[in-house]
Amino acid sequence: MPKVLYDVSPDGYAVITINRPDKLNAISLSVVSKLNDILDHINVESLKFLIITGAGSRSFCAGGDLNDFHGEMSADEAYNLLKPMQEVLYKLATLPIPTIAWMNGLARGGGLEIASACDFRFATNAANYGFIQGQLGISTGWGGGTLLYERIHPQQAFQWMIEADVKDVQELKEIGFIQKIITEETISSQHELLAPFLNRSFDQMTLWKQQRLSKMSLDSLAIQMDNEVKACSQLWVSEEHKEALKQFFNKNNK
Ligand SMILES: CC[C@H](C(=O)O)C(=O)SCCNC(=O)CCNC(=O)[C@H](O)C(C)(C)COP(=O)(O)OP(=O)(O)OC[C@H]1O[C@@H](n2cnc3c(N)ncnc32)[C@H](O)[C@@H]1OP(=O)(O)O
Repeated sequence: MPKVLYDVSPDGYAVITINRPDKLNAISLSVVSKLNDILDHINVESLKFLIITGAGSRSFCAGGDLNDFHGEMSADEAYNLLKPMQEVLYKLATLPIPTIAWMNGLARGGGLEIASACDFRFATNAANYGFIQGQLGISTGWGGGTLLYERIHPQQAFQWMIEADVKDVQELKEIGFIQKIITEETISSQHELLAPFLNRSFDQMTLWKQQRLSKMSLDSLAIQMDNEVKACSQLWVSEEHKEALKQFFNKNNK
């Protein structure tokens, strides 16, 4: 089965589905490459908006696949490992049509970075969500921390980075990270949430996204996201990160 699905609805939107439910939709290096390819070739002229979601009902995305994103390496090697997904998130964040993260299940680490790259976040009340990189001895490594500062109040973003805690949808709504709570996982069963997006014209949606992007300094965004990858790369070689990975693999008997 393909690890990333791309479907276009006759209603004028597309859906990217991370399709690794047995691994809680963790982002492997091949998923990074496929996401990049989709975003490089997406025909935005024929779409009103784009949704990104995860397969199954347990997880939106559990972050980077720790089988790919781990191992003894230098900071430069860590940078080269992390950089491609940061480029994917920059492309997603600057796509010229509105984007929705349909958070059908839990999200951890880079999964929240993917959600932060989207303009809107709709999340199921049956899961929880955490920028947990701080617990792993690292910081966000795909530019999602920079993007979080674009989505919620800087004080809240700063606190979440440091606390690195897991939050439920109520708290996420309170801090403005999510815009809607989805009570079922299937996109097709939630017409009322998508109606405002479906009922607008292609030109309106493009215009509003242009207006949104005009409020962001895209050159500065690219530099800040790249600096974030560099910073994470420096932490990648820390003893704390090595220990955190060892605990994950011991727990999962890898
Ligand atoms: C790479 C950097 C990036 C960034 O910040 O830029 C990051 O995303 S760093 C953060 C990476 N993500 C994590 O650390 C989360 C790791 N996963 C977990 O802590 C747990 O899986 C959890 C809490 C999400 C769910 O725990 P639960 O006990 O309910 O499930 P399992 O742990 O048994 O997981 C089921 C199945 O999925 C595999 N899995 C889960 N997460 C990952 C992952 N990130 N990478 C690879 N594989 C993952 C897990 O190994 C199990 O597979 P199985 O074959 O059944 O053992």
